[in-house]
Amino acid sequence: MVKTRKYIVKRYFEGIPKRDDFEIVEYELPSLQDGDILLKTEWISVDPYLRLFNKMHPVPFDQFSPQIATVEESKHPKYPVGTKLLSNKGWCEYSILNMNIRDQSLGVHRLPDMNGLSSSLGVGVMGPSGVTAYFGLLEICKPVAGETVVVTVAAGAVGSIVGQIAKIKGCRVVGFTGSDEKVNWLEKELGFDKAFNYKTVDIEKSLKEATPKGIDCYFDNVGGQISSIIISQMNDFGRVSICGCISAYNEDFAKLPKATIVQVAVVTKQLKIEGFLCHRWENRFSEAYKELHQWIVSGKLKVREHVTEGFDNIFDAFLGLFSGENVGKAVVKL
Ligand SMILES: NC(=O)C1=CN([C@@H]2O[C@H](COP(=O)(O)OP(=O)(O)OC[C@H]3O[C@@H](n4cnc5c(N)ncnc54)[C@H](OP(=O)(O)O)[C@@H]3O)[C@@H](O)[C@H]2O)C=CC1
Ligand SMILES: CCCCCC(=O)/C=C/[C@@H]1[C@@H](C/C=C\CCCC(=O)O)[C@@H](O)C[C@H]1O
Repeated sequence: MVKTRKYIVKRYFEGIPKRDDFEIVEYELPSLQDGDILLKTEWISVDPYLRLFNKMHPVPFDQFSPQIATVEESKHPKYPVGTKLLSNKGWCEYSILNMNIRDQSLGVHRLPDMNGLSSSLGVGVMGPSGVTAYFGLLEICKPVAGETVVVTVAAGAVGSIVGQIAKIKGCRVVGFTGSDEKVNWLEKELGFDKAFNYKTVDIEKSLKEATPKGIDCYFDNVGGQISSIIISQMNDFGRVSICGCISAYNEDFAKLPKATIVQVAVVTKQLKIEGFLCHRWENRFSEAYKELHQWIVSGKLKVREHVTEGFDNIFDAFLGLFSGENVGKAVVKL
């Protein structure tokens, strides 16, 4: 018998998530049946959308999230001991999956070929964050060399990859982020042409100065007023990829401030604005992983992880997303 622990959401989040919205339960897993595999979790991803989609399930529910686990015991011939899987099994130490019953909501996938890279990247650049940045930028913004690309939440898991891909494609890249340390990292290490701390600068003025030829592409991770300012400064036929709006996830949507009208800019400049979920390109993920991997090994794409250690600290790692603690992809090592 294997003893395990998992996080259960026992109360819906109101405002900033609280530790006692969760309960950690310890229990014994049953013995394996035909088709079952026993997974030992190695890496857990904490993601902003866990906050947003908290009310999708009736409470109590097991906290879902992407995680990487290794098969420790197997009663399925195609998943021998040692196989590494990405799934949505979430915040738990061990789990059992029956591989004869394909539960689509669990999103079980073998890790792409990591060729020597850490398996933790399977929840980051070689996983959901990577394909979000890759397809969200290249398929929606379609940046062309010489164009100017702006990205918000630029030092985060997705934003830091978006900015670097735009540089690889020959664009001028401007990023907004929440600390001077992150600004420094973006400019000095990742090669952004300009980065700003949105908490301390005059956004409208800084943006105008940093984008003398205007803005052609905007990759929006944050929503809110900063996005309205950026959209208002775009060039004719600019493209906006709406990836998320983390600035609103802890807010009561009914009480958000009224938004600045962007329609004037959208119509007069004939902008294209499109939202997306990364699964749209699921049948092309391998294409992205191949190119992202090449960029990493050739040194064109730098990857940073913000690693928290230990099962007991998963909640803190999650909360850190909303206070800007992470630089790069936030992961928890079990
Ligand atoms: N459409 C899709 O398929 C997907 C969308 N997403 C979306 O992409 C965005 C980025 O996600 P991801 O890269 O994983 O997460 P991040 O690694 O970027 O983590 C969160 C970061 O967001 C910033 N942040 C937190 N709260 C606020 C706030 N109130 N205002 C402004 N910035 C804030 C902080 O950085 P800072 O210090 O800069 O403030 C923080 O470090 C999110 O909106 C997410 O929902 C992610 C994956 C898939
Ligand atoms: C305004 C919403 C922005 C959310 C962006 C985001 O972070 C998306 C992340 C997805 C995530 C979505 C999970 C469930 C969505 C269900 C919505 C629905 O179908 O009603 C996960 O799938 C990985 C990221 O693509």
